Parts: sequence; structure tokens; C-alpha cells
Amino acid sequence: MQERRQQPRKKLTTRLLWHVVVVSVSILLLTLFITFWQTYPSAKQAVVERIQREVATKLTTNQYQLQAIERRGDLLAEEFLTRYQNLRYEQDLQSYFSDWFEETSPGVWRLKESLFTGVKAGDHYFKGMSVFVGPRPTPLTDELRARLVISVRTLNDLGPAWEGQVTNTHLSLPENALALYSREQAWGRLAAADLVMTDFSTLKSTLQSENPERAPNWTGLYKDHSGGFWTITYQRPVDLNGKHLVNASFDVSLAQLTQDLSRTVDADISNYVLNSQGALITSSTLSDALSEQRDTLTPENYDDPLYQKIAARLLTNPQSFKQEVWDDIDDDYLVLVQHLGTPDWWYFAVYPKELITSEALFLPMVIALIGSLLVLGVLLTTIIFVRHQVSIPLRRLASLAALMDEKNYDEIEKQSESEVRSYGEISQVLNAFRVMARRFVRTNFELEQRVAERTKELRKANRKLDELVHIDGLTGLLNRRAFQTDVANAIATADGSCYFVMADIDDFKPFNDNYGHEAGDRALIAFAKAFRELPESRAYRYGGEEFALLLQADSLAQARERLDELRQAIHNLGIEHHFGRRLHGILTVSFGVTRIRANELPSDLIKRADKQLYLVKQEGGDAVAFDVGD
Ligand SMILES: Nc1nc2c(ncn2[C@@H]2O[C@H](COP(=O)(O)OP(=O)(O)OP(=O)(O)O)[C@@H](O)[C@H]2O)c(=O)[nH]1
Repeated sequence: MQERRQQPRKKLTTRLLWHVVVVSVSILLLTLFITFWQTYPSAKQAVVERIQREVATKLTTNQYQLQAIERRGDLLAEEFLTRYQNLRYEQDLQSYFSDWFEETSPGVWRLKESLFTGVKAGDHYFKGMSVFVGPRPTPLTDELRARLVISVRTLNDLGPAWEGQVTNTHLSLPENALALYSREQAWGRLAAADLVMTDFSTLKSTLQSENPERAPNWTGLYKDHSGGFWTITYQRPVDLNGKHLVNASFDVSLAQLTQDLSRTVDADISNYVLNSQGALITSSTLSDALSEQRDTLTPENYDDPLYQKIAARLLTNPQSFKQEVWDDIDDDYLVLVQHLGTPDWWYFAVYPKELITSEALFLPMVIALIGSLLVLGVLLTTIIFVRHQVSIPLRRLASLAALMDEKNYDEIEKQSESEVRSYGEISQVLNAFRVMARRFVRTNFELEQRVAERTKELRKANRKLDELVHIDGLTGLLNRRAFQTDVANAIATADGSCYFVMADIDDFKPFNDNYGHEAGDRALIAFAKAFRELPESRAYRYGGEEFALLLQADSLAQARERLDELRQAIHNLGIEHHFGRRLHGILTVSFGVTRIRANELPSDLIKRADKQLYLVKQEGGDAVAFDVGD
């Protein structure tokens, strides 16, 4: 009963909720995992392709600019050569040289200042021009003079067209001379008088002795101390009949060159540009201070772990890396490699892998979100349905069962009438249970009433039976069985005021024999009435014609007095008896009396009374004899 009344530890809806949540979350996680597993490679591929597109666009522009410079070199070279072929023997050139050049120190010639600041000479206006003719082993020949003048005129005509696209346009001569067009700087006038340009790698690389192929080249990066910026130079040697005349050249500042390269369109992509020696040309990660040192930054002196890893791998075999993806070079970054070609540099785009993971997670997250909303919707619907259609009816059912247990009929009636919304099987069960509950309680009530009535009757019958067991059927006196119980109690509570009397009808046999047995019965009934009416006493039919009395008396005398009254009452009945041995004329009774003693045996008590009765009988009967032994 106790168990039945206990509240369930968890509600049905709570349990259902837990089950659905656990199963749904497991399925969602599995879906997430599988989707992520499927989408990660394609997300990575998409990122790679996006970066490649961006890099390609950037490099195409960059390479286009460089190739444009190379094409300009061709133009400049062709123009110079044409003019040189047509004009080299013109005498005017010698006078131009005399007008335009001045010997600023012995053997060192420079173009006059006015051609830089702006002057009209002949048909042309000259501006931004400077020339330095430094120390050289050979003398200043007419041909060299003519070449210098042609160089000045060519540069003056073509140079302005490319202004802004290159740092400067110049024609360098293998005889340690250089003609330069630049609106910014009159380099030819500033160069140190003892400068031997042909000793430097830049110009040296164009000399026939150094460059038998006569291949145009991009120099390495160098700091232009006169300009104060990092520069590379494009040089295209121009020869005629095996003679090295000039180099059509352009200086390009590193800033100009790498502006696009170091700029990142996507803030998440950083980049590095390395040359074939592993030196860092530029990077989006460089601070302004470090930007000044680029090209001198090497894995040994620039502490950037990712750059160091990239440089280490590049240096294993630079020419083998053209365009590829390095996924394994760093735990956190994906690296795309692109060889630039012009100049011989490598471009590295670096992308954080965690962003690829984020992108790969996008689809699973959308699925998870939609899935969660779906699960939530299904869950809420299920909970509401189960709560209203199952839980509440079942709780009502449990409540009815508890009320049945408590036999609360009124409440069951009340609850049975109240409305509970449910459908189908639950509704059937609830209704069937209500009907059953009502019937059960009613039947139970009736049964209990019937049992109560029967119990009452049974008690009554038992009392009757009990009486019958202890009452003599003929006389209505208590019988010997009742006597045995009462005498035991009287002995147990004996206080000297209770007497035991044994009475026996005198000569009853002859009475029966002569007056008939029925007359004997009537006599017995009449005597019994007299015994019963004796005050302060309980009378018993001891057996046959014998009676017993438990008599309450304050003294022996009082007891004797009472018994004499009884004997007199018997006499008064006057039942005639003329056939007895004692010839009393009426039917009489003899009495043997003794006082009840505490804790004695009933047999001893009876024996004492019997003895007195015997003595009375011996003496002729119809008398009372007392045992006075105590
Ligand atoms: N009518 C009738 N007689 C009974 C009943 N019970 C016992 N008796 C008779 O009582 C008589 C008892 O006789 P006895 O024991 O010889 O005693 P008595 O004749 O009375 O002789 P004393 O006792 O010496 O006076 C018997 O004849 C029994 O049949 C009874 O219920 N009804």
C-alpha cells in the first residue's frame, strides 16, 4: 500500500524528454560529425581555389607591370639603336656634347644642370636629364660623345612617357657612364667623381665579358643610397656589330614592385615574398621598422617561425616549387606557393586552418540549428500531447486507485464526473476504471454492511450458544460446567465471606418411581426456582437431583439463616411424597455447607460439603449441616 502511494520519481513527460533529448543529441552530433567530415575537404579546396584566384589576379597584375617594363626596355633599346645608326656620324652631335657637357673634374664629365632644370636646345626642350661620365681606362672618343648625346636625346624624348611607372629611365654605358631621366633627382650631377659603376654587379652583369648571352636581366635588390630606397634594375644590353653600346635600363623601387604583392585583399590572408636565397623581400606581416630592412631579412636574423619554415623548405630546391599547396608545413596555417618568375621570387599566401574549419563547420552548424529546431518542435508537441493525453489521465487513474484504497466513495463519485480530455485507449481505460471504481466501492460498501450485520448476528448466536453451554436445559439454572468455572474464581478470590452449599433431594428415586418421571422433572423445576430466588447467591444444577450454591454471607449464622429460609421455601412448595424412606410427607432437600478457603482445590471443597451432606442424609435429611472445621 505504501509503495502504491509513492509518487513516481520521475514524471512520464520528464523521462520521455530525456529519452528524446539523448537520442536527438546523439543523432545530431553524428550528423554534425559526418557532415563536417564530408565538407572539410571541399571547404579546404574552396579556400585554396579562392586564394589561388586572388593571388593569380594580384600576380598577373604584378607580372604584367614587370613585363611592361621589359617591353619598354625593348622600345628604348630599339629607339636608341635606330637613332645611333642614323646619327652617330653627325658633326652636330659633337657640338651638342660641347654645349651640354662640362668636365667637372679631370676626366669626369657631367651634363649641365640646365638640362635637368629645363632648357631649350635646338628643336627640343630638355628637362630631368643628368649624365655622369666617370673615370675609365679609355679616352673620351667622338663616338662615345655621340653615343652620350644620342642617349640624352633618346631619354629626353621617351623618358616622360614612363614617368610614375618606373623610378627612372636610364641608359648605362659600358665605359662607366650613365645617362638618366628623372624629374626627381639629378643623379648624374650628384654621383661621386670617383664612382666606377662598372665595378658594381649591376652594370657588370651586362658587360659582354660577364654576359656572353647578352640576356636582359633583373638585378638583385639593392639599396639606392642616393635615393634612399630599395631598388631593382632592369637592364637590356644593346649591341651593334658585336659592340656593346648601352643598356636600356629602368630602376623600379621595391615599394612600387611589392606594393601589390604585400597588400592583402583578404584580412585573413597574410603573405611572404622570398627570393631564391630565402631572404624576405616583403611581407604583409612586416612592421614599418622591419620593412626598411627587407632583403636583408633572412631566416637567421628574422625571428618569424612560419617564415623560417617556409624559407627552409624553399631552400631545399627552389626551382622545383612553381605552384603548390603546403598543408603540412605548419599546424595552424595552410601555405600556397607561387613562383613569380619576374623577378625570380616566390610568393607565399598563408591562410589560418581554423578558418577552413570554421567554413567547414558552417553547413553542419546550419544542419544542427535546423535539426535542433525540429527536435525542439517535435519535443514540445510530444510533451504537450503526452502530458494532456497520457500523464494527466494516468495521474487521475492513480488518484482514483488511491481513493479506492481509502474507500473515499464521495470523492470517487466527484472525480468520476469531472472532465478529463483524452482519446483512444487511454480514454477507454480511464472510463472503464471509473465504472469499475464506482462498482467496486458500492459493492465493497454493501459487503461491509452485510458482514457487519452477520457479525452482529453471529455474536448474538455465540452468546446464546455460550448460555446453552452453561445453562441446564431442564431447570434453567447454571450447569455444572458453569459451576466449575465459578468455583475456581471463588477460590481464587476467597475472602471468607463465600460459602459452598451442596444440596440433594431426599428420596427422589422413590418419588420418580411412584409419581412418575415427569412429576420428578416438575419438582426439579420448582426447586430450581426456589434456589434461584435465594438472595446473595448463585445456584447451579450440579447433576441429577443435586444442586450447588455459592452463597455470599457475612457470617456463618447469616448463611445458616438464609439456607433455613430456602429449606422453608422448599417446604412451602409442599410437593407431596409419601413413599420416601424418611416419611416427611413432602419432598425435601438436605444441605451440606462449608466455607470456601483461599487457594484450596475444588475437589477438597466439594469433599467437605459432600461429607456434611452425607451426614445430614444419615440423620434423616431435610436439614442443613455446616463444616465448622476452619
Ligand atoms: N424425574 C427425574 N428424575 C431424576 C432426574 N435426574 C435424576 N433423577 C432420579 O433421581 C434418583 C436419585 O436416586 P438416588 O441416587 O438413589 O437417591 P435417593 O433415592 O434420592 O436417595 P437419597 O439420596 O439417599 O435420599 C434416581 O431415581 C434418578 O432417576 C431428572 O432429571 N428427572
